[in-house]
Amino acid sequence: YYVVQRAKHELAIRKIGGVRAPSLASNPLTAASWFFSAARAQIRNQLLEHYTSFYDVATPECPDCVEIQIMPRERYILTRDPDHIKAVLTTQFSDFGKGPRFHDLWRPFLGDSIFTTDGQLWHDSRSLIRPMFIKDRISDLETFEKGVSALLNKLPPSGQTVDIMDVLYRMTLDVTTEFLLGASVDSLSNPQSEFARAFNDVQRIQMMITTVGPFEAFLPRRRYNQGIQTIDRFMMPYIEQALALPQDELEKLSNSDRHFTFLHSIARYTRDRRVLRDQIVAVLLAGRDTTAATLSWAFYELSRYPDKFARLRSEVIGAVGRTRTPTYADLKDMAYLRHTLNETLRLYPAVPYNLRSALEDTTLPTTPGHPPISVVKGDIVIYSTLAMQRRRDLYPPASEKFEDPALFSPERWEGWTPKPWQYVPFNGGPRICVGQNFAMTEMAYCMVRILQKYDRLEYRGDWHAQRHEAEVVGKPSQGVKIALYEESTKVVGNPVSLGI
Ligand code: HEM
Repeated sequence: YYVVQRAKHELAIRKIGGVRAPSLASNPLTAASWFFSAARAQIRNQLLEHYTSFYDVATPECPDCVEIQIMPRERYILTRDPDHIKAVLTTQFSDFGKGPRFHDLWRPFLGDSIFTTDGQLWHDSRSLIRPMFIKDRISDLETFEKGVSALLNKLPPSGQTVDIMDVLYRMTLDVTTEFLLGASVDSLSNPQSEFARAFNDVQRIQMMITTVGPFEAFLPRRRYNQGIQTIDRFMMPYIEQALALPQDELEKLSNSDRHFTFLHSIARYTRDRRVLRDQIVAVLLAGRDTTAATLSWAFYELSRYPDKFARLRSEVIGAVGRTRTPTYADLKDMAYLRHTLNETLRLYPAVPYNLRSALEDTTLPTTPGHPPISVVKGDIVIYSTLAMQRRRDLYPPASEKFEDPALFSPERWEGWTPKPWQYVPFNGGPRICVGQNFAMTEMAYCMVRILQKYDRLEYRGDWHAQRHEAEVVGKPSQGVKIALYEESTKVVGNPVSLGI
């Protein structure tokens, strides 16, 4: 059976007219050892180094793409090539999708939502969701103010250590639930919130289910199922409330900014409880950890560079002073703040590894003059924006104007624009992050409010222990322990410089 299936797959590769990518493993035995070493690297938070080392076997014709064949019809193509990312996300969009396997694995958690579907189902979800992300909705900053002021109240007195990552994760959960349902889970005040714990548990187990691939059936599901029940129990009363409103009431609400939520917005178009629940959980998943992790990395990097922190603060104070709440226009006008967030997302794109399944037989390009890589329907393409954005060869040589690309330097954005598809933290093409503007506004708002209050930052963690922990979202493995100083208090100690 194995030999026949393998021969069929081989034939399909030839029929497409291309070649295989350089091979990391070509049978179940070598592939198993590869899986084992990847799992070990992930547990040790060394996945980026491991992923980058794969390309040691690459060839000059195909320098940034390799493959692993596990079973005859189970092939993974791994890439950090911007042309491949472009092909998968836009130029050959219809050839690739989340695929049936991803859909089935994630269905208990995210149902048939925007995240798990392709084709018409995905398109319908996107149309349903998009109206809530137009500028007019996002420029209402009240929800962000509520979340950030609760966060500021939770920070300890000036100079005391806090894990800012922990409070940022709680704040973004509160802000996102407020935006979606009109009611915050209030995890800043109640860190042991049952919902927050269930949501974290389900995400962690879901990631494990996805990572272990063919062995997922052996994972226990009790905690996972219980977590999903807790999430649904929390959500259903809000959904029932929205459904109890007559259509004209919903339309009336949509014209007033206050009290109109994402749930109201989608309840105007569907009365299906399951659809409402699935889309809300999907957007919560997409919007919560991504912004919290990016803000955490931003504070981590700023704590290493007091001069950059001071420059950012002086931009903030110059624009809005020490107390005034910023407007949407204020946030858009702060260039150094934008460069700081761009630079953070360059070094730490929030979704570091992603995948697409081939929905048709297709190809991926190699260097000009060489045959393309054949991709057979069902093959999985794993692409890493993290590994791609860390490739030195995609940047200009380091100079006085352009800092070494391995280092954090918002200044580089003053005279440099990345080439298309070489910087895609929000992906691109038809499935580009629908919450990009929401995310940039929320993160900018949060940074401004914190920097208005504090004028110095000191890292209190262990520089050497900090690593990039890659689950669905990449976050600092050790949290981000810092001390924030209000004006007029003194700093102790000196930050150390160390690259990750
Ligand atoms: C730093 C912040 C964020 C980053 C870096 C980010 C990045 C991404 C990426 C890479 C994708 C593509 C995933 C895929 O197709 O496999 C995505 C999709 C998505 N994001 Fe974001 N995201 C961020 C924040 C947000 C926020 C705040 C929201 C909503 C409140 C959001 C909502 C979504 C949704 C709904 C999708 C699915 C789009 C689709 O499939 O059509 N994201 N995001």
